Amino acid sequence: MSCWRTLLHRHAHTLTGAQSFQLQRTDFPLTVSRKYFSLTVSRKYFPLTVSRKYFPLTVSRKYFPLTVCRSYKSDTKSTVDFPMKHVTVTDIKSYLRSKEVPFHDGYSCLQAPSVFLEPSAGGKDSYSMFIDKTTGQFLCKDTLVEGSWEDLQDCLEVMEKEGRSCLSSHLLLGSADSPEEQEQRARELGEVQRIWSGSVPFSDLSDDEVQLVKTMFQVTKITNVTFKKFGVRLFKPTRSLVFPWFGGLSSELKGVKLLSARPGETGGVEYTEATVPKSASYFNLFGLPAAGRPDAEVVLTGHELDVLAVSQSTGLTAVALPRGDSRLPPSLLPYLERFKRVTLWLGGDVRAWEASRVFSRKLGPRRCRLVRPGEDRPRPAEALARGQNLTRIIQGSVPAAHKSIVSFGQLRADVYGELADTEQVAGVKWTRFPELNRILKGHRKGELTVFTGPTGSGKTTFISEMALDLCMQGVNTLWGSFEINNVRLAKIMLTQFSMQRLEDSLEHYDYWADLFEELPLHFMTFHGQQNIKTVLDTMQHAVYLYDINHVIIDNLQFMMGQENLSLDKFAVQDHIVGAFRKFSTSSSCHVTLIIHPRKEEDDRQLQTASIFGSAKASQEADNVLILQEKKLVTCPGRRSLQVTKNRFDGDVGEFPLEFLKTSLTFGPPVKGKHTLRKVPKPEDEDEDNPPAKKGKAEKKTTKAPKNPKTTPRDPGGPPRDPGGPPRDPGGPPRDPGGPPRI
Ligand SMILES: Nc1ncnc2c1ncn2[C@@H]1O[C@H](COP(=O)(O)OP(=O)(O)OP(=O)(O)O)[C@@H](O)[C@H]1O
Repeated sequence: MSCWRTLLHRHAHTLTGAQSFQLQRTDFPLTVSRKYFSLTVSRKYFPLTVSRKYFPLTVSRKYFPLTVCRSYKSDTKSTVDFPMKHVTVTDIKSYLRSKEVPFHDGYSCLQAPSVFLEPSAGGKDSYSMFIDKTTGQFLCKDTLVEGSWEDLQDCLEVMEKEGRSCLSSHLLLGSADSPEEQEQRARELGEVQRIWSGSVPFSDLSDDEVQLVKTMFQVTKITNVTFKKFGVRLFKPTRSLVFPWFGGLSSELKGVKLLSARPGETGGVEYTEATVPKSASYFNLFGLPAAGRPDAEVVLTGHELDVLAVSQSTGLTAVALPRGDSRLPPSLLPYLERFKRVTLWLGGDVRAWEASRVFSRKLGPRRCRLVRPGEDRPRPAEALARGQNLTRIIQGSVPAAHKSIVSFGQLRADVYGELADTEQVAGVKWTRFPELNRILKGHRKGELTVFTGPTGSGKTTFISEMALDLCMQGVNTLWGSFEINNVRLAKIMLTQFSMQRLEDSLEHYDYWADLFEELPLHFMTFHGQQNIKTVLDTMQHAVYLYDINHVIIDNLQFMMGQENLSLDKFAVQDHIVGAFRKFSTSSSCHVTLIIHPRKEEDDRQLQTASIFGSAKASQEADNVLILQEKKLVTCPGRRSLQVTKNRFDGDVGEFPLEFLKTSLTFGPPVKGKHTLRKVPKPEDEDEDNPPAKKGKAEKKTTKAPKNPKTTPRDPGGPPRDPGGPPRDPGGPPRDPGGPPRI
C-alpha cells in the first residue's frame, strides 16, 4: 500500500494543478488486470505499470472512486494476497443489504444473483454467485468469473452509478498472464492432451492387462464398470492410472492426475502421484461430474481410488480433494455448497482425522459428519479390499459440531484413538534430526515452541532447516521473517533443500527451484517492526486459505516496538506470547516463536530463564528449545540443541550439531562419538511441565537412530544421511525420486 501511495504522491508533485485535478476526477484510462494496474494519466505524462501486490484495490478505490475499468480472469485459480483489511460475514451482509442485493445464507458462502447475468435469468437457481463468508472472495458459477471482495464491491458500485442491471463478462479485459505464463499454460494443456490421448480406457485393455493393473494398484474389487463410470484410463509408458479433470463452462479436459504404484517396504502398496498442471494450479474435485443434481449428500475423500470404492459399494456421491488430507482450498467450497450433508472420510490415520476436523470448520460443522479412523475403519479403498461394509462405516460417522459440555462417554473413542496410535499422535517426525524425534517425539499441531539462542549463533539458519524438513513431508508452512527478507530466507532454504552451494552450480538452479516450488511453503510479506494484530490476522487468513499447520515467527522482538509504549516491556511481551498461545490452540496450528535471550555473561550456558522477558514465554510454551553455543577452548563455536521443556511427555535433553557451511545445514558431528544426553529437568522449569522420566533422563545412549519413515506425501526432496559426509557440491542434481516423470 505504502508503495503505491509513495508512487502516487511522488508523481502527483510533478504534475501540474490541472493534471492533478484530472487525477482526482479519474478522467484517465486505468486498466486493471489480476497482476498489474496500467495507468495512463492525461497526455502520456504518466504511464505506469504497478504490481497489484503493492496496490490493493481498497486503496485504488479511494483514488479512483467509480471509473475503474477492471479485468477479471475467468475460470482460473485465484491467487489471494493477504488481506489489507479484515472482512467479516457481518460486513459482507450489511454491504450487500446496503446495495439491495438479495442473498441466501449458505454453509460457507453467501449465495447471491450473479452481477454478470441479466436478472431476467430469474428463479432461485439464478443465485449463482458464491461469496466466501470468511474472505469475501466471489465466484460466479455460470460465467466462472471470480475475484476478491473488493472486486465485487467495485462491480456493484459501477452498476449502481451507471444504473446497470448487470455487467457483461464479455466486456472484461484480456488475460493478465504474461507471455511466459500463457506459453506455460499452453504447454501444460498440450501435455494434458498428449497424456490423455495416449492413455487407454479400461474397456480397451485385455483381461490380463486389467487384472495386472488391478493387482498392481491393489484394487482388485473395483469393477471395470466403476473405472469406466469415472473415466479412468491407463497410461502405459509410466504404468500410471490417469484420473481426468473435466471442468470449465463446457466441461472440457483441464488436467490429469497420474497415479503410480510400487510395492511398499512393509507390504501393501506405495503410491506416487503427479498432476498436470502442477499441484498449485490443480483444483479438481474428482467425482463431482458424476454426481447427480438432486444429490444432497456427499462423501469427501482424500483419494481418487477412495471415490471409486465409495461410489461402487454405497451408491453415494463421492469426491476426492485434489491434495488429499493436506488441503481444502476455499475456491472449492462453492462446489460443495449444494450438499446438505458432508461425510468426511479422508483416510484411516490420525493425520486424516485431524484434517477432517479442521476442514469441517470450513465446510460448516453442522452439516458435517466424520468417519473416525481406527483398525476397523481404514481408508475407503482399503475397506473395500478387505470386504468391509462401507455403508455401515459411513453410518457410524460422528457429528463434527462441537458440544460445549461432553461426558467421558463422548470422549471415549477419542481417548482410545490417542492410545492406539501413539506414533501418529506424537506428530510428524523429522527426517534430518532423529535426535529431536527421540526427545520431542515429533512435531504436533496446536503447540507453541519457544526457541532461543545467543545472538548470531545460527537460530534462523537452524529453524529454517528444521521447518523445511517438516515442510518437505507435507506440513503446510508459513514464515514470518521480520529480520531477514524473504529472498534471503528462501535462498537459505533452497541451499538447505538442495544441500549444496548453488552459487557454484547455477546450471542446476532451475532443477532445484522447480522442486522447491512444489513445497507447501508461504511467506508473510512483512519486514521490520509489525503490529501483533496485523500479524495474527494474516496468520488466521493463511490458515483458512492454505491450511497452514506451522507458523514460524522470527522474531518476537519485531512486534514489541508497535505495542503500547506506556506499558512496560515485559507486559507487552506477555501479551504477545499469550496471543500466539491462543492462536496455536484455537487454530490447531503449531507456532514456533524465536525470542532473543537476555544479555548473559559470555561464558555461561543459556537456560530457560535466559529467555527475554518474564517467565510467561516458557510457561505458555509446550516446548522450549535452546541453540547452545559452547565457547570452549578445545572446540570453539561448537553448537548443540537443548530441549529444556517438552510438555508432551516430559523428556528433555541435548545433542551436538555440526554446521556444514556449504549447505547451511546442521548434522551430528562427523568425527567423534555422537551422543545423546538426556538431562534432568532444569531447576527453573515451570510447574506445568511434567517431570522428566527418571532413569531414562540420566541414560546416555549411543544407539543409532532408527531411520524415520517418509510418508507417501514426501515430495521426494533429497533424503539426507544424517551421519554421512557432505554432498559433493559440484555433483549433478540428485534424482529426487518424486512423482513419475512423464
Ligand atoms: N553453527 C554455525 N557456525 C558458524 N556459522 C553459522 C552457524 N550457524 C549459522 N551460521 C552463520 O551465521 C550467520 C548468522 O546466522 P543466523 O542469522 O541464523 O543467526 P541468528 O542467531 O538467527 O542471528 P540473530 O541473533 O541476529 O537473529 C549466517 O551467515 C549463518 O550462515
